[in-house]
Amino acid sequence: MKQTVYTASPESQQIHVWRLNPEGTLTLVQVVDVPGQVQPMVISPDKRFLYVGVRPEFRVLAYRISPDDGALTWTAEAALPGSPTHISTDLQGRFIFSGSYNAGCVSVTRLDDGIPTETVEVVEGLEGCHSANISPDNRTLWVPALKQDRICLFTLGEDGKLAAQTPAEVTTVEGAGPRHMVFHPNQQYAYVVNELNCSVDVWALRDPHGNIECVQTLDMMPTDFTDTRWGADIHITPDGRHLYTCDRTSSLITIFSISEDGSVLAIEGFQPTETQPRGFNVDHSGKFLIAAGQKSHHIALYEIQGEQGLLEEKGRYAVGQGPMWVVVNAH
Ligand SMILES: O=C1O[C@H](COP(=O)(O)O)[C@@H](O)[C@H](O)[C@H]1O
Repeated sequence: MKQTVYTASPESQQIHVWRLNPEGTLTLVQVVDVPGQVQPMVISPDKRFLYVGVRPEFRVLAYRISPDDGALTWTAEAALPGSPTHISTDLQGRFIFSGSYNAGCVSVTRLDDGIPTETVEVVEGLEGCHSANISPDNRTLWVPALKQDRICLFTLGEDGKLAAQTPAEVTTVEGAGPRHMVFHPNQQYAYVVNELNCSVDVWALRDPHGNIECVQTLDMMPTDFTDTRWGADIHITPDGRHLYTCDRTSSLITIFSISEDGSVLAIEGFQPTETQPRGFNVDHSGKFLIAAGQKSHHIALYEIQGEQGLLEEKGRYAVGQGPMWVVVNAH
């Protein structure tokens, strides 16, 4: 398996393309100058395209991915209705979802053979909309609205329209600020990092009565932490054994183990990382984690070790200005 790491650095308007070597090093393949401040990124399910959200002219750009070395070639673009804070696709590669914190909306862009075309849906009134996440059955779009302490639930239609479900949302405790989320590979649980109180909620997707229910809430910070909480990202290993979150004030990654059935998290440790880690990701083998320091202008590569999933730093790399998003492709 070959793996390529893409990092987005909005202040220098660059994407860095890295080969991830099996021994735990990165080799620079390409630096792409992007026509705009590049922030969120996602790889198409068929691995042919990297989609990136840019500003101040709000667009999604599609770059074709070389199957040989992961290098990028600009291919197409489409306008977005608001500043893209987060982008993702459905699992069949038919639609791009863009969540906009500043515009308070989520939008759906149709993909035609991987090429972004027109906007087919915009749902407004989602204050602090911070991500859009399709469920493992490709049916439900989970959209955290950070400023409203709720996660809205929409059914994705064949035409890309979003229909509010019944119930239309689940709510967090007041002031939590739900931001990013991941699903367990067993498809039974979702884990949400809450930005403002730095907690992690475990959501059981369907209990025996068909309800979505919060079954655990954990503080992700060390017990002696007293500064402003500023959670950001969350990722899970492909085997569903380890979960990671990050906080930008302390520049810490919190390491969790996950129970066999996915229902219970336990903190295993804290890893100091690059300054102000806004984005990170885990590779497809579950062996490595790559974190971006928005203020250190470097990324760090860690090896995931042992039963606890602790992190050992293998190297750090300069990566333009203000890196804040990391995605990994396996090809
Ligand atoms: O994490 C955060 O994100 C929001 C939105 O970010 P943007 O890059 O889409 O403007 C930001 O305003 C907030 O302060 C920050 O904590």
